[in-house]
Amino acid sequence: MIELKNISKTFRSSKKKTIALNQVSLKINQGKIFGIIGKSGAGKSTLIRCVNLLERPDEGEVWVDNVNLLDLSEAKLTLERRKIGMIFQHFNLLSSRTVEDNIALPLELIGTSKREIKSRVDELLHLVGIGDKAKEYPANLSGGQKQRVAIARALASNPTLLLCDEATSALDPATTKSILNLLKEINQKLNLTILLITHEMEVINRICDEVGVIDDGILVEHGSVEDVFTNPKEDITKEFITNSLDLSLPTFFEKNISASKQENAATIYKLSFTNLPHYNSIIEEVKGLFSSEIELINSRIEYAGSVNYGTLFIKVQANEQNNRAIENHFTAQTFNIKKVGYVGNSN
Ligand SMILES: Nc1ncnc2c1ncn2[C@@H]1O[C@H](COP(=O)(O)OP(=O)(O)OP(=O)(O)O)[C@@H](O)[C@H]1O
Repeated sequence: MIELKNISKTFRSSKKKTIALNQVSLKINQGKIFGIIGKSGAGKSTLIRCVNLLERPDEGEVWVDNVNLLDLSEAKLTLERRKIGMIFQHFNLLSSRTVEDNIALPLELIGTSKREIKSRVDELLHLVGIGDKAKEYPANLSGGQKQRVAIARALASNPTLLLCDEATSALDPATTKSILNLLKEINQKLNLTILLITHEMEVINRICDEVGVIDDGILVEHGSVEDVFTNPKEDITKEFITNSLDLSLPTFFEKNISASKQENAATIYKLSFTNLPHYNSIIEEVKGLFSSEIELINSRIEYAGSVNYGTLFIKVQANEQNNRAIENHFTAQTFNIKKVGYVGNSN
């Protein structure tokens, strides 16, 4: 089990002081995948680096399998760190070593015999699905293959915890999916605990059991992925959820939209929601109530476990009074509604 207790970290230079982490506490049970999401500069890297003490917190405790790493001597810390593997956004492979020699490196450093290294490396190459790449150099591999090598290297010393620092941020969507699938597979096969940091809700949704949202060095919200999607408490969490849908206004409307209302213009709204199984019937109800012309112009609905969340653009042909009533009605039904602009009646 991993437990962080009241971790704080401040960076100081002659000119300024940055509080990167402020009293962060979290617990991760063995075999779980915990994702930390936050914007750029929120403190994600500092937090994950505090878990293996690449960064030493100013305050707090870092418990890994019932040992507070901050209490250990350098020699003991080196031993405990073998239980913690880490992978990075840019893979950090040694370009002068072949794939098999990259994977072998941590085992060479702890004096494992050549025979043992050979058999462990073969096992790892197959586990991560690159059995045919043993003799290649990193320069001849795709990004996804490089990350597989990095995962194999991180697993070489049989860690109980894997730290993933934006591990899929440099990969295209299809490769991201395959690396996330691999992480999930390894998590299940080896009962490996995974702590990852990301700025993409899709990563959280796809493989995490639990999520923590970090903002300005503070862990503002955490819980099971399903609970947080069902009932996001913080605006930043709602923003991550709806932005993850990456839905934009169709080009035709984007070109014709204006910020000021001309006579008879229709209003374009962006609606978003989480956990509304009957979102469709709510829209139908609003149409009926206001006898307005409400046209759905783009939508995307996804699921986190059994919880749906979505973003929709609608075009409403109504007078100002009815527009306001429609806005109020959607808000009362827990939609988030934002006016995007106006388009002429002919559009
Ligand atoms: N070594 C350092 N010296 C000074 N300030 C630092 C240092 N490392 C991080 N910071 C500052 O601490 C804050 C948190 O940084 P951190 O890298 O943890 O954020 P992040 O969420 O990982 O951001 P990103 O997604 O952009 O990598 C930022 O304001 C950053 O500028």
